[in-house]
Amino acid sequence: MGEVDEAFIQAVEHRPKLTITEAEGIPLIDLSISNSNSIEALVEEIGDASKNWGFFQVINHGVPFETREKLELASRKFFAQATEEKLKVRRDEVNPLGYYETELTKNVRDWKEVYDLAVKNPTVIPTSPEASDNGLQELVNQWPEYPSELRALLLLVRFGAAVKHSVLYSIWCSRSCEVRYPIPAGAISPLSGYGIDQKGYRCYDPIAKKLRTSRHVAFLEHLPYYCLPASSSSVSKEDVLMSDPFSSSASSFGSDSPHVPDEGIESIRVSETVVEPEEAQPSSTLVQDETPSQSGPPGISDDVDPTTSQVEIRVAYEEDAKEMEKLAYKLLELISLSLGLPANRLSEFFNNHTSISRLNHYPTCPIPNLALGVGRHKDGGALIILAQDDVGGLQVKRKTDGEWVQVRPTPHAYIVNVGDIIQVWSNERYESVEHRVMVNSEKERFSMRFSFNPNHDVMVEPLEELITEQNPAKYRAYNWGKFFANRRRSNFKKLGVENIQISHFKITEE
Ligand SMILES: O=C(O)CCC(=O)C(=O)O
Ligand SMILES: [Fe+2]
Repeated sequence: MGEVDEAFIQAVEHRPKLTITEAEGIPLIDLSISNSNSIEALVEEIGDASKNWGFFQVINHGVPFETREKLELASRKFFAQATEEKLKVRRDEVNPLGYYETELTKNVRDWKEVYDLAVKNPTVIPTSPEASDNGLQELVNQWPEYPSELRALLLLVRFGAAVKHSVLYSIWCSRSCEVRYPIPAGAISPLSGYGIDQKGYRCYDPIAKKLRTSRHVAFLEHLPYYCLPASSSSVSKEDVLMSDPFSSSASSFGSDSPHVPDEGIESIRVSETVVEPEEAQPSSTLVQDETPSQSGPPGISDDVDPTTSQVEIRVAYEEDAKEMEKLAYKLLELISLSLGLPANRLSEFFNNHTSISRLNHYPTCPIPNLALGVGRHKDGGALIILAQDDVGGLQVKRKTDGEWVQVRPTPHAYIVNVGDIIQVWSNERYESVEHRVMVNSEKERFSMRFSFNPNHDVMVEPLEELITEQNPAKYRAYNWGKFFANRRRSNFKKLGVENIQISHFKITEE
């Protein structure tokens, strides 16, 4: 076992089998409505899957693939950072959002690191799980900061030092990163150039020693931009021009009217993603002629750069969260209909929802037979939507026989599961099913989980329409915000007891 901390070791009965028995997978549901796929048929499929599995995958869900891909790339970059950078946004007792690498599930440590973000920023939840405490707290997302070196650079730039190239760092952008390394001595401007005869900005990456053309560039608004004539193949320091690519004179490239630095260095604009790396041989001059960049899907196959940017992850996240929210409402309506309720029956619980997204990274593990990426658990929210990469590892406990079944990755699909809240609302017509994540020794894995959670003040209880004399309420009402605050808190203070569970509110039969 070498130097692996024993906190990761699962009890014998919970260790995963490394040979996975191929089994019938969870249902794959096409969300598109057509002549051959009526809404009634779809609702029935959703109902059956929720009842029999508690899990299903969806395709034709309406979320643009680029949105998900951008966030996945930003997530890879986030986790590829030095630990010291990630720890700067680590969650703590006050703010449970952010980076965390020592999570426990059922008191055993998970082989993973996570980055939690609230969909609504800020998100309001109770300050404490104590019933007597009426205090509320705002959860605020923690975004990666600019590295301090870059901050120093930005200040320098503001004070007009930008053209003293030898002291500069690059604001480099093919993957909208700020490069944190000193420019090699003698290299002339690493700053981005803007070409009118091609789509995109030209940026010199001093690490890869490549000139890149990209439209995926983070611009620091209110700062001067230094541009290079598009036609030149060799440019001297004096040719570097100051220009604002967003100003109306941007097309008249080479405008020498300087953009006056303004206050505020935090505000950033990101353009469309089109990445087209180009080889170049930088030496004492910057610009090599480039072939025009082509439109196309952003590539995520490039090596992940160990830098990340506040801008990139934030923009990618916020775009993705909007799409996830739309999909979550759609699924909620389908679930509502499948329970025989009006489509909007559950929406009122979500007008100020407390949904949380989690970016997961499961590094390769030397003891995949003894540890788990996430130990067996049920999800506490209402509906959970998960994007997994192509590595695989999620296992669902099959209701029919309790066997762990692998959820095989389906490109572009989302995995959906019914959480505890839907189990309670549906008075157990649907069940929140146990699942876990296996890790492996060869490939790291990434996933992104969106947990659709109601407003903090919602009292969760079986819906009255679903209660009858023969089928009385199986749960007492509980306050979602308090439940949530309890879960969040107990992640920090493990007292050797289990997290709060809906079973604590179960009405036991006499
Ligand atoms: O990464 C996965 O596949 C699932 C993670 C999960 O179940 C969770 O974070 O609750
Ligand atoms: Fe889960």
